[in-house]
Amino acid sequence: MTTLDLHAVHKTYGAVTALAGIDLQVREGSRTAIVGPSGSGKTSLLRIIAGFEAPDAGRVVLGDQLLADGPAIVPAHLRGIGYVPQDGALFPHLSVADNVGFGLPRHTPQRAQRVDELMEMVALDKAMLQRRPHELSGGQQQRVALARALALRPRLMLLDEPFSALDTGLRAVTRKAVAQLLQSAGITTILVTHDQAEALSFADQVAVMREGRLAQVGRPLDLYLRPTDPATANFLGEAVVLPAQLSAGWAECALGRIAIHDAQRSGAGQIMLRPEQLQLTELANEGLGAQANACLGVVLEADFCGPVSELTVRLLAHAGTAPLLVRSPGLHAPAVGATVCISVQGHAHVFAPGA
Ligand SMILES: Nc1ncnc2c1ncn2[C@@H]1O[C@H](COP(=O)(O)OP(=O)(O)OP(=O)(O)O)[C@@H](O)[C@H]1O
Repeated sequence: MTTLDLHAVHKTYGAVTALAGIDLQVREGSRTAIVGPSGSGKTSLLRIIAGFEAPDAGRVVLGDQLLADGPAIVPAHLRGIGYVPQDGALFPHLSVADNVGFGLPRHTPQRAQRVDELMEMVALDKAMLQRRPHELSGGQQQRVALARALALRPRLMLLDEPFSALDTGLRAVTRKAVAQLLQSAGITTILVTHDQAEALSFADQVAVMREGRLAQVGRPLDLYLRPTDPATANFLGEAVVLPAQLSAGWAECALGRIAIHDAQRSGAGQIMLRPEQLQLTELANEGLGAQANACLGVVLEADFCGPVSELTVRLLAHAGTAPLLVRSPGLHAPAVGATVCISVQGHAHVFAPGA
């Protein structure tokens, strides 16, 4: 069942086209992440869904309620939509209790009870209720903002880069906790983020925006392994894109012969592999003669990133091919200058003609 349905949504600001016709469906109880480069229209789209802005044209439907039909809109406060902005936007002069309970009826016994429930939902200790926002950590402030948005039992939750101010460790922990919380509460959620890994791990549907349009919408794994074009491929992570000759389920390329899923494709094409599909075996010099094939390379650069090392490898037999990015286990990666044999795991993705 579809909860949110956007149809041909357009928005311009003066001469700038922020949204150039957005169609998007979000299923009830699901989590959608909207990613895209800066200025691609993510926040404009979220603000139109929230009701803070009106589209110039197009429709926004939530459940069976028409929220926007061009510039005619239902006001934000009547939509039943929760919104958590980037900085949490807590009221600095109010206590945690008053922030969380802000939208609830005052002076009722149920208010304090509901605030307690919400604190429990977002895993915050009730001892914090009388603190002010500046007496909390960044992650705790985000949880208070989430509790405040949950207080009114929203039909839809909008999260606008809510984790971006948190450091890496806290960010991952908070993201996971928020995803679990929203999932167990069955709340349909849309997250806007710059962070590809965050989008892929948080959502069950990812929408990639580019220049006011949706370049691709789908399940995280499908988008990662089968992006529609090289730009989308690169946006969702590092990609190795190579020209290839295709025939009968194989691609002949600078890395040799690689399996592809589409047995019908033939002729010239472009293939994509993710760096973790390439495996390196370090060769001793005397092994070179026996291993002489298209997949020999030399390590030009090695960046140690902890669990993995990112290596740049130049193919020996294809000086014209741009150096490849390969990920190797961090503690056992070949050193700069090492000669390596490159083997490919799994299938290559073939871009559609003209992508
Ligand atoms: N109120 C406004 N007035 C004029 N132009 C605007 C306004 N809001 C957004 N824009 C323009 O619309 C385009 C889309 O902006 P938007 O903020 O939606 O992008 P974004 O993808 O959220 O970017 P970022 O990731 O940097 O936040 C940009 O070119 C931006 O400059």
